[in-house]
Amino acid sequence: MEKTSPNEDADNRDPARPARPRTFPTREAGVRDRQPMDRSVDFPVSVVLPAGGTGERTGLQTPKQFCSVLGRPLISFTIQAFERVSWIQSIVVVVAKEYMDLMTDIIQRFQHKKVQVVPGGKTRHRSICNGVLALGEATREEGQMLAADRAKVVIIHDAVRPFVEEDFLYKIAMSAKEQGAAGAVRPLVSTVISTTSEGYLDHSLERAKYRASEMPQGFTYDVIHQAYQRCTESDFEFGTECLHLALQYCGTNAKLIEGPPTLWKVTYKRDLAAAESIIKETLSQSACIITGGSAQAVTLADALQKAVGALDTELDITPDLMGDNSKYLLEEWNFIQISVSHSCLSEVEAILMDLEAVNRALLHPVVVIWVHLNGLDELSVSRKMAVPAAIRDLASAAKLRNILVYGIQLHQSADTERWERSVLRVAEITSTLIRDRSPALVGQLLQA
Ligand SMILES: Nc1ccn([C@@H]2O[C@H](COP(=O)(O)OP(=O)(O)OP(=O)(O)O)[C@@H](O)[C@H]2O)c(=O)n1
Ligand SMILES: O=P(O)(O)OC[C@@H](O)[C@@H](O)[C@@H](O)CO
Repeated sequence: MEKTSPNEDADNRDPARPARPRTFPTREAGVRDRQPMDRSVDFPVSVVLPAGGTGERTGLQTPKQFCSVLGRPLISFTIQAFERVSWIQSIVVVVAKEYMDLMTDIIQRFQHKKVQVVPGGKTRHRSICNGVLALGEATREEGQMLAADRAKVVIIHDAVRPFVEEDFLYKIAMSAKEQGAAGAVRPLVSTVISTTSEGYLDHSLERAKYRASEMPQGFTYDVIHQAYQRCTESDFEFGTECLHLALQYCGTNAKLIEGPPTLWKVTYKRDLAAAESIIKETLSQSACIITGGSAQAVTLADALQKAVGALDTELDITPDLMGDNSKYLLEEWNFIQISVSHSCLSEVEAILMDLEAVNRALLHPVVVIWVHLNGLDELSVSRKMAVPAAIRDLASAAKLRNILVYGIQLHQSADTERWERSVLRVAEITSTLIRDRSPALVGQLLQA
């Protein structure tokens, strides 16, 4: 069913399939968005992202926080998850001195806001402490350390935990404000045992009584600042738990809040692949078919919508991306342009210009698939030959702007069965291209 505006499909959609809640990948990496929340937080909240580690356990040369995920450093996804939260005032990223220039470049390249970079330390606690001190200095630079600022909440979150949602951050911030400290916990997956010096089992802990301490954690500024003022060199050198410092040195017992499974930390190389897969899955859940209004294109779009729907990608159909329909440019990550008979790529070029005008591909790769429906009349050989080269050239230029352009050619057929097989092939190819976002197939004109 073609619609004139993205909001109209709810009542025209097939009653068997409930209207898709218009949720889109948040700007948080790989986390399905709920509607943006209008939480009001009446106290200042800042964030410290420790990112000064070497990522030894990945076995990679590049520290994991700077490793590329879908063409973007992992840390950029985490920063994004925080900068999109309106009630967070500032973010301090703590990186090793030798990576401060790289971190500054990342901030500029991905247009991150509210971010300050400070040098890390030899251990995680030293890095976090540097971040907390920087928050204090920032406030002092703006004049006196105001009482309100002393009451502010500091959220501490490992920079290699990219999947964090606003509503959980809100819970942590509110609990930290009330209790002085709050932390995320998750059920243990493995049982914890202690071993003898000879390497034998000494005893095992009753797993149900224990939790894994995760991130984010929240503290009032005073508590975490005081904890780091009072802790020992041994804490700095060997400790891994900020909640412990709050209890040990400030008598502040943290409120523990069970967090979602998305809070996991990228630790090993395989975790980077897992993170990329989660983000791809989130980006590929919906797509928009642009028909240009032609009856043949609408027929094909309707057939595709039914076929691809079965492949678990929600498809919306629109005649264009103008007026109300321009909303898709800010909401979708995948576009399918159907061109009937004529083989020029002008409609694809128009989409690319529209996407560029809104800087849509800054943070995530956008997929544009050109479905070229050949009429029953044969294309002239010369025009047929020109098409693959044209899409290849257009796609290689678009790829530089993080837009992945693919082509699918199918031929009109009077034979219903043959036509249905072609449509199914287009649906399968489309789903795969959207899901995999493979750079290798960019610019190819695939035959359905
Ligand atoms: N001196 C350090 C060590 C760690 N971290 C940060 O603390 C977070 C969690 O630590 P972890 O996962 O252990 O990171 P690494 O220490 O880099 O990993 P590894 O132990 O494998 O070297 C990471 O964002 C890491 O960059 C930090 O800011 N400063
Ligand atoms: O120990 P690592 O440096 O790998 O990671 C830090 C984690 O231990 C830490 O983020 C949570 O356990 C909460 O304290």
